[in-house]
Amino acid sequence: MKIVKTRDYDEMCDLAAQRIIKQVKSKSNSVLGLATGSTPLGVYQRLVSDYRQGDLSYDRVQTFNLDEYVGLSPDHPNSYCYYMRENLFSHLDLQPANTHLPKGEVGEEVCRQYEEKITKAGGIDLQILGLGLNGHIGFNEPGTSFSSRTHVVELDDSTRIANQRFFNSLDEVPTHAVTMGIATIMESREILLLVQGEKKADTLQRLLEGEITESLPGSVLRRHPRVTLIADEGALSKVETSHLNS
Ligand SMILES: N[C@@H]1[C@@H](O)[C@H](O)[C@@H](COP(=O)(O)O)O[C@@H]1O
Repeated sequence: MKIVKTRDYDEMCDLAAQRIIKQVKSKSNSVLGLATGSTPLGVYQRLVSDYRQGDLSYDRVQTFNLDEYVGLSPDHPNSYCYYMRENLFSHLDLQPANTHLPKGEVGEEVCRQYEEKITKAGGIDLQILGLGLNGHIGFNEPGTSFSSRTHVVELDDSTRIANQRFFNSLDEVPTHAVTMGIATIMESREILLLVQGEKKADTLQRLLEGEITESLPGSVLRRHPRVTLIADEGALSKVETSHLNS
């Protein structure tokens, strides 16, 4: 894993946005895997400002999001569909038919169709990932099999509490979500893992220095041949310096 340590959140977002822009410039029909949460917000803002300069078109780009809550309609302000529309999709010249999120519904068929769409698009060229406090990627909670594909998950209490900040109360946070599986994520040709802030320092230290284990889903990324971790000083504060230079 290539590790890039940044001074702060802004620098992390600058580097991540540059990597995505480079991807779309070099392949106009790129397939991007996208994440939600607080971490990628600054990256999306930079993509939008860059797009407004007028040099780059996303007309042929396809996007696949990692996950969606079960039970929230696409117009619900806390659905990931709404988040993506507000923060990215409506600001670029992406074709609506080329932006995909898993349907927030329980059912094997829904999950199978999502996998098929990714395959039909030719697979994901560049997947953006954040990291949950408990080490989850997408919504693959600790204990999820490394061979999992797109599936419905019951969210951990800790994840619902962590995401409560976006809702009025804990009761409103959905109990289930649909997420790309770990095997699905690992099939991406390249992965950009973004981690910000001291509160994730312990998780990131375990991810980089601990065992590769299903108890910490993000640790699987050490088996992927092309992962770049971009993290700020706070997030990397507990990682051995020798590790950073290797
Ligand atoms: N499902 C999302 C993940 O895709 C995201 O990476 C993670 C971290 O979120 P944040 O960036 O807000 O810390 O939690 C959420 O639950």
